[in-house]
Amino acid sequence: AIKHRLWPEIDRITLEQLHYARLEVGTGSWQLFAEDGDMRMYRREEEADGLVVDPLKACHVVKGVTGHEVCKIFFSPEYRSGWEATLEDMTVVENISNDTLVFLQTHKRIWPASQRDALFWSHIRKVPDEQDVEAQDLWIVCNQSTEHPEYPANTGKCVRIYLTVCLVCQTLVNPPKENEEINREDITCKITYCSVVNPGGWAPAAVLRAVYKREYPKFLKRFTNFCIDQCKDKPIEF
Ligand SMILES: O=S(=O)(CCO)c1ccc(-c2ccc(C3CCCC3)c([C@@H]3C[C@@H]3c3ccccn3)c2)cc1
Repeated sequence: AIKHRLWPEIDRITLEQLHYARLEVGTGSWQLFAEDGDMRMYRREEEADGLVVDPLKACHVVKGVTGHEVCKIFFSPEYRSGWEATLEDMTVVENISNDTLVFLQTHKRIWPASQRDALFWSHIRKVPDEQDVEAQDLWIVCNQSTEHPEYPANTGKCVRIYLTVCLVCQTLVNPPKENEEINREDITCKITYCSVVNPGGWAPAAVLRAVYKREYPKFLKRFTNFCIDQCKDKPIEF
């Protein structure tokens, strides 16, 4: 198949983000800022030309769903309005392939910051886990801001944000008894969510950090609950 002009970038950034997600939080100056059950949220306080661009890393363990199911829900446009509470509008502006889309999203205005939009490619991929042969394969979704001639930044009401996001999922199977088939009680999904969001235009550091502190835990909790709900009555998809 012919590869898209973005393919080298998509491949490079997806693999870079996979490596970054798999680094233990022990390394580097990660600061735990939220905990909820098995969910741990870490951030690093970083600024780029006076703008808060705090990298975020969230680790979560969710029972009853596979990494493939979680990544598919995160990647697919048809589910997004069900879990992305801050979404105001979403368009797929380019269908690069069945595993790569380009999205234009406008997010609800979070007072007092002005409204934001994001234009990004999104790529889903299964990655053989060469380190741990027992474990199932890993699944990753990588979202990376990109340009598009028809959707220039900051021409309308929205300030364009710049994001790099990855969701890396590993499925763990608790082997059932002899010749019993695997059911959802036997599966667990280890989730790592990483994001770096440059808010684009200026927003007060204290305001942004308060938004991040409030919104990210809500977002991951809502997303994972949505996945459990979506999958519970369906056959397991490994
Ligand atoms: O994981 S994704 O790719 C899922 C696809 O939708 C994604 C996640 C988060 C964002 C996002 C966009 C704007 C803003 C802010 C910046 C200034 C004012 C609004 C934020 C801030 C961090 C807070 C936030 C965090 C989580 C959810 C919503 N809000 C986040 C975009 C995409």
